[in-house]
Amino acid sequence: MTDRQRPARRIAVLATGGTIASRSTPSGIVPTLSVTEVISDVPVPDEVTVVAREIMRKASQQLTMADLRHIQDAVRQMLALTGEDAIDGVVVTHGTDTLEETAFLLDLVHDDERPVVVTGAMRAADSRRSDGQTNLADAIAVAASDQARGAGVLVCLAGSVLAAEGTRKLHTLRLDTFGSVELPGPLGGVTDGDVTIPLRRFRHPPLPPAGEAFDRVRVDMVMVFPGADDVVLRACADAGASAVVLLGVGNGNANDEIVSGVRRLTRQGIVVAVGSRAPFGPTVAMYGDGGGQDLVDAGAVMLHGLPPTQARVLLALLASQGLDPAAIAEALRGYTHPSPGRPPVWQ
Ligand SMILES: NC(=O)C[C@H](N)C(=O)O
Repeated sequence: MTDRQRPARRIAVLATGGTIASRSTPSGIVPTLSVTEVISDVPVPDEVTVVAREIMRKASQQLTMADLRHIQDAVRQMLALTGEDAIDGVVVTHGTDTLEETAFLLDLVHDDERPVVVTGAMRAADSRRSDGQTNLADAIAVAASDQARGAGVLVCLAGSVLAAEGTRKLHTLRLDTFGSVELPGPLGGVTDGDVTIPLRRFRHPPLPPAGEAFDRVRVDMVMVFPGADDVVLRACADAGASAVVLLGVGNGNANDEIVSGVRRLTRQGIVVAVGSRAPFGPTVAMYGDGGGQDLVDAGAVMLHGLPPTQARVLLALLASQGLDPAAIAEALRGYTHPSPGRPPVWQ
């Protein structure tokens, strides 16, 4: 089909900052570009009208949970427009450092067939080989594509189209920094404006959107290392954490002192989820002697393949909606893989 034959599309571009909106300054790379500057010179197909809004102008390392909720609200407000203002798809431009968290929150609550595509850049806009314009043009093409309908929230960078769930930033500098930690990887790709999305990921029923309580709920992350003790776990409990994501060693292992600390937390009603320091592969209740089996016996939940950063967002959303610890743990198990009764990830 030629561009002329394609139906007209209104795509909202919501800018939040990040390197895609940044220039080099004497104090380092910082977001300085307005949304108009971010979209200027981005090639847009004839049938696409872009509606641009600036939600915030922040480096993603500065984002708070309240910011994530504001981005969620902005996307939902755009999708709620009707009549002549109605939108066919949304693109969110975002810093890449914490893009996986925002994209996953958007995906968890997305209750619409229309695509939401999150993109960013690894090189500043004033870099000679900046990737921002290509990534944004690709993301707009994906948001305008029928192939993206019903696919939930997608991440589009360096020509890859990935499901938000399971996607992680895997490299600190490479342009193709994002990868899916589940096989077979991306759902599809974009080449010179042509979108191909042959795969679909299993989608969970949408959760209620984050409300104000999400801004304040505390979910901590704690890493295991040789000689790790329970000091940080105690501090999490003292600070009022609702949940803790433990980054275990290997396939989700710890040591005796951490296991005791986890048992203390779960007995206090703090949900403990176990991911890994390793980027790929599931966490499993395989080892005793301070390992994953002991952590599960102490009341922890294995994340299997769900990235720890994304598990943290899910736990915050569930805790902010007033679920008790047992209900939070049960809901979390529905997102881990494999879990009883859950359909295969890929369809
Ligand atoms: N490439 C980037 O966007 C990294 C930047 N620090 C950010 O996340 O805002």
